[in-house]
Amino acid sequence: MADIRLEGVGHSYDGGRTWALKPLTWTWRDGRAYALLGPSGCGKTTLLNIISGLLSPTVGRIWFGEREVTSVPTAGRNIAQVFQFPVLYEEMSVYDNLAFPLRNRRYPKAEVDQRVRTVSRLLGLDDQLGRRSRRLDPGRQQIVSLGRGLVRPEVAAVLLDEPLTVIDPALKWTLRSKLKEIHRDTGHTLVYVTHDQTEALTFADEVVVLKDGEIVQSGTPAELFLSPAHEFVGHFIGSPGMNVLPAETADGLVMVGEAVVGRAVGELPPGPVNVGVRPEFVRITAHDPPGLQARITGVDRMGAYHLVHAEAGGHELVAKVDADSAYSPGTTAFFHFADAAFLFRDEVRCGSIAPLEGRREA
Ligand SMILES: Nc1ncnc2c1ncn2[C@@H]1O[C@H](COP(=O)(O)OP(=O)(O)OP(=O)(O)O)[C@@H](O)[C@H]1O
Repeated sequence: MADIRLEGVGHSYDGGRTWALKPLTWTWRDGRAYALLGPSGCGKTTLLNIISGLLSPTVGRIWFGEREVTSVPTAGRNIAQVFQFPVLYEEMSVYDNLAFPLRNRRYPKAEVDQRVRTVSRLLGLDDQLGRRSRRLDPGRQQIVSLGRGLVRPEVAAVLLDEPLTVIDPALKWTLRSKLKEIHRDTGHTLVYVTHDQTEALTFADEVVVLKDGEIVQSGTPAELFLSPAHEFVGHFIGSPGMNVLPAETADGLVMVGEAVVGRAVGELPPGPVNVGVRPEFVRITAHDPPGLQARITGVDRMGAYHLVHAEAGGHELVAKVDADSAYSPGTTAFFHFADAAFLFRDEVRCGSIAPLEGRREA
């Protein structure tokens, strides 16, 4: 197959007043498993429907390899799409539903049978093949829809729009790993839309984060966690999300209120910035500044770790610490941000924070 390239593609549903998808240039690389992650209304479905041809973009051009498909209808794009709710022929058997996309394209009978049985085995449908689809519960029907999307070996891409919404939570995990297995087997390009970070991070080679119709960052799950390029990525990925504290930079130092929390790394003119640091990278000491002095407001004991909540200068922050640590609400402590702490201006990352070598006081 081939890469799918979007060139200045954008969409407005109201004649250009607002953009559901702001014009963007982006390549979906052949054979990769992508998660398209973002909150409700950020433009995920719009983007997916533009790739499949269900929606014609207001601006821009779409290429499948060297072939421009901007005005090619869905049927001519060779895309498989799986929606949030089951789409199947209710009067047909499960076997016939799975076979339909192959028979429709005149695959030889033996290959139809072999593909149907492979997909059915992977999705746990073997004992359902003879049943009429109408008789299945909605979760099973959705698994059949998933199978219909995955059964064809030669597709430009498989697009999945929140396909596990109606599936029982206990089954979701199994199905996600089956999807990965099928992906390895077929080498399809997969684009999997979700607003659930766990789903995105466990499924994808690459996660593309969409916000207000714009891609704000893409990368491996580890990159998004360790190196957020946008405040939104820091909030949306991770549990709890990244701490964000207003700060100033002056003379190469980063100040949160009166406290110097580190050295600014990056070409930063003085002025307001936000410090972003994940709870996992906040260290707490009882004394020994530099660090931000904060009052501990609560401790959540989560079993494997504790979440220490604190307040400094009217701002809340959280640290994720070992379960054997003992911090008490009402006491004060120093919170340090020297590891994996970043600076953001206008929500976009503009620098990072380094430790103050040799400096002992705030
Ligand atoms: N047919 C339509 N007509 C007008 N506006 C629309 C239409 N479809 C979507 N929108 C608007 O475009 C924006 C993006 O919607 P879209 O469905 O692409 O987002 P999404 O991220 O898929 O959301 P969800 O997760 O809720 O499905 C939203 O503001 C939505 O209200």
